[in-house]
Amino acid sequence: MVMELKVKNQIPCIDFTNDPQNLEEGSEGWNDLCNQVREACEQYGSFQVLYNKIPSSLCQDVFNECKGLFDLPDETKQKNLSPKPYYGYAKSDMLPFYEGFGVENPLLLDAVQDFMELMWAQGNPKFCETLHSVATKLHELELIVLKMLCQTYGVEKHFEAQAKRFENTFRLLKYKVPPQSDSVVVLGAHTDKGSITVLCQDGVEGLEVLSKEREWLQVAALKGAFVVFVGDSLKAWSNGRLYAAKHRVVLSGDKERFSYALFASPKEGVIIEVPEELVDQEHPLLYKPFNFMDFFNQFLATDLKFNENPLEAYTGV
Ligand SMILES: O=C(O)CCC(=O)C(=O)O
Ligand SMILES: [Fe+2]
Repeated sequence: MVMELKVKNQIPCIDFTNDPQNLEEGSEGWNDLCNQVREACEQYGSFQVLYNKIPSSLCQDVFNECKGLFDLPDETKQKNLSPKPYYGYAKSDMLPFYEGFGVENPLLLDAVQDFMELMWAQGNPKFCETLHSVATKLHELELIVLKMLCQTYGVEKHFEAQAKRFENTFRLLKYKVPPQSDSVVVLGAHTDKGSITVLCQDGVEGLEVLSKEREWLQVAALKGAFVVFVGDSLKAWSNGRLYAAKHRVVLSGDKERFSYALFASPKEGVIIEVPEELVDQEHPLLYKPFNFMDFFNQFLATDLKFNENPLEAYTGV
């Protein structure tokens, strides 16, 4: 049975918690969820998912701990560097209300520990454990979504190889309350450039997703829910079946907003190439093979970032 959980003017909300059996591959419930995930990713490029394998208390612990991180002195925060743009600490005059940290490879406890030791001389064992644990669980969710998509397209044989080509980055974000009382766009409209993003919100709303009808849909800050986004590179890999939705953050109240997300992106050197099973008469090849990091760097460094369809402009057939 396909359950219609879509509320008007909202991205779909898919319930993974109904029955534990539904997450058993091959069960009727699993197949039904696969279809819902595919439909959401094709039509909205995003969905909320109710998922109870990440305890709410653990999600909240990250929010509690990260306040102290954002309160550190600027010179300490700036030590969170990465050779890759947008993978480290970000704060700029262009985005005056936004601030973000990046923890690369958060599935490796040592990498999280290195980050903590950069920020605090003695490290921060509790935060380290919490962040690593949440990242590990968000990664499990990311892999479930990827597996479901591979299965519904009949390319499950590519799932393992595809997952191995991802690297994960954890980003912690804070949005300050703008002094103006009206709504302010604190993070501009963009598509995620990587493959899959799984995001956790702290209860303060503001995230909006642009529908295909060009209407901004507000994403409710639901408890126990995570937001999943399809990124440009997964859209390319699917030969355009999946949609990469623009999204932004708009603040209007008097509460600062925190969020964090696990971003899965193709590793350095990975070439995105549409599997031959996804090309046929009905679906002619839309994208030439391309090096993801080259696309990403070019996007950031050139006018490509102002293009409405950067992926198509860069590598469209
Ligand atoms: O903070 C949010 O809810 C959205 C963040 C986001 O879209 C991003 O970092 O790419
Ligand atoms: Fe995003």
